[in-house]
Amino acid sequence: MELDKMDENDWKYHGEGNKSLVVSHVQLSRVLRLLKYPAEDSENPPQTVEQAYRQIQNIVDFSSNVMSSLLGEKFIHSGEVVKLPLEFVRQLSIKVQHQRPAWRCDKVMDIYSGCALCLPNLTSPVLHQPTHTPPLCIEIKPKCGFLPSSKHVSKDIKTKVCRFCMHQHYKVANGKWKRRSLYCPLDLFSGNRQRMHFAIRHLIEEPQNNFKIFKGGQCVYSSKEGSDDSIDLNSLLHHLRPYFLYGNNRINSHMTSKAVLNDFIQVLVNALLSGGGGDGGVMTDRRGEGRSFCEASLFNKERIRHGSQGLPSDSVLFRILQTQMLDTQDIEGLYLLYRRVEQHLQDFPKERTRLQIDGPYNEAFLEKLQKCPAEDDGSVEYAVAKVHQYCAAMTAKDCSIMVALVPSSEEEEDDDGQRRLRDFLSSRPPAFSYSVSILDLDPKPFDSIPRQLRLDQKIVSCYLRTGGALPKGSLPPLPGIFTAAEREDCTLLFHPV
Ligand SMILES: O=P(O)(O)O[C@@H]1[C@@H](OP(=O)(O)O)[C@H](OP(=O)(O)O)[C@H](O)[C@H](OP(=O)(O)O)[C@H]1OP(=O)(O)O
Ligand SMILES: Nc1ncnc2c1ncn2[C@@H]1O[C@H](COP(=O)(O)OP(=O)(O)OP(=O)(O)O)[C@@H](O)[C@H]1O
Repeated sequence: MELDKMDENDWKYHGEGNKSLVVSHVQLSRVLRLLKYPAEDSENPPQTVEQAYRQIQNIVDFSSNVMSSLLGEKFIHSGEVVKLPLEFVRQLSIKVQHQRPAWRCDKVMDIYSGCALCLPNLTSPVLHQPTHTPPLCIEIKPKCGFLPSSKHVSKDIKTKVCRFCMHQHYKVANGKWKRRSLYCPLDLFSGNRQRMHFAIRHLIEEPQNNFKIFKGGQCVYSSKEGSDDSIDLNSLLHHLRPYFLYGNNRINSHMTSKAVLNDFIQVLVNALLSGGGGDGGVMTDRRGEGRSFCEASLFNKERIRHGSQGLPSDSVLFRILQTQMLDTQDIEGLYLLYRRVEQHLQDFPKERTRLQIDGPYNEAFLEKLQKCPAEDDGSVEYAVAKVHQYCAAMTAKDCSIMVALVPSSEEEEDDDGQRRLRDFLSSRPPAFSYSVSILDLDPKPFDSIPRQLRLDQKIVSCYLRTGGALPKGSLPPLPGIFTAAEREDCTLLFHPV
């Protein structure tokens, strides 16, 4: 990629979140992640080129020096800052505008700085060879996987119902989504295959911004944001079926929709429990039993048939959960420490740099975060370390996992170079090789903490007002694939993948 010869025709719209817009290269396995600004700022750049460059460099540094150590290097691709020609960025902005979802257009792409983050395209991994079946990539934004147990928690409901499940009521009440998702992160993070299967089913039923599927780099399944339409499971099945036909099914193309989805979910569960490409690690019981069930989850505890609890210690979910659990105080306790830091900075503004409130995210930052004393000694250093831990936990609560699946029989070769057809004809479900990555590891700003507290209060009070009493229409429809009985039924056939 030659930065001085950039052509907007080589790039296409790929996706966006709240803070950034992503374009992918039409041939190379690369994406550019560009900053977004509130639309009100579109006439005047809200920051200088140097500030924009620093903001993106901070993202790279935080990801490579801090989050990579907490989450495991093997999952992280931090990328590099690039400086693009302004004319290219302007043309790109015009080109992608009509593809952007309307509800994201309250922000505009940064066309002033020319700075962007260049990353590998995790939806078209290089292990894929173009002539073979395209890889399937599944993006999951799992959100927070534990219940707080801090003594600072003032509302008992927060220790029983998880943040995501409560937040769903708030989001529906405020019109962000039309229907409530029945996904519960505590089921996904449980390490119990039945519960994980149940959680993924609900992600498929109501993906919102928590679930997407890409095939050969194209998004083929996601929520139509703001739309009333139910998701198109038939189209999903059309995409998935060829990957899951085996044995006689290959020949007569017959496999029930339920079987296709079951196999798909099972492969995904296997990848999430794996060490990201290697063998499974040690099983670890990392939470008190009482903190691992959310009362709002529809999963029926009585139905657990396969005992395994806990996540393998080298799995992506384990590493994300451990990092999320750096939030030991809950926002209610943390806010008190935030106030201590804020007061100190009002008295001694120059201390902001020494305390690394806004970075730099280097080894010293990581050391302060990791070596935070267990007991509060009343110092500002303790409070800062706790705030830093909380912010890293917030990043882990907001990141996404990308699982890339490539059918093994397509990829593996025998010693003599012959492609193996064993899986093609076998009566077992096909094997996949997979790689697991984590994306969106941006640092959360110190100043976002008061907003966190306000949002927490709004979510809890909305849940206490409306929880469990939502009109039926706000529940996701049964889109014809999961019957009411199947919602309850968590039967899985365990076959090796
Ligand atoms: O606060 P939350 O839990 O709603 O998370 C926000 C996300 O909302 P979600 O609930 O996942 O739909 C929100 O996602 P959406 O814009 O809703 O897709 C952002 O990820 C936001 O992060 P940032 O402010 O852009 O750095 C997230 O904000 P942070 O709290 O992580 O800063
Ligand atoms: N390296 C990558 N490879 C492929 N796709 C990517 C990559 N990075 C981001 N994406 C896609 O672009 C979308 C938006 O990116 P990202 O989540 O980083 O944006 P964001 O604005 O930080 O999100 P948030 O709303 O969580 O703050 C992702 O959901 C994902 O589908």
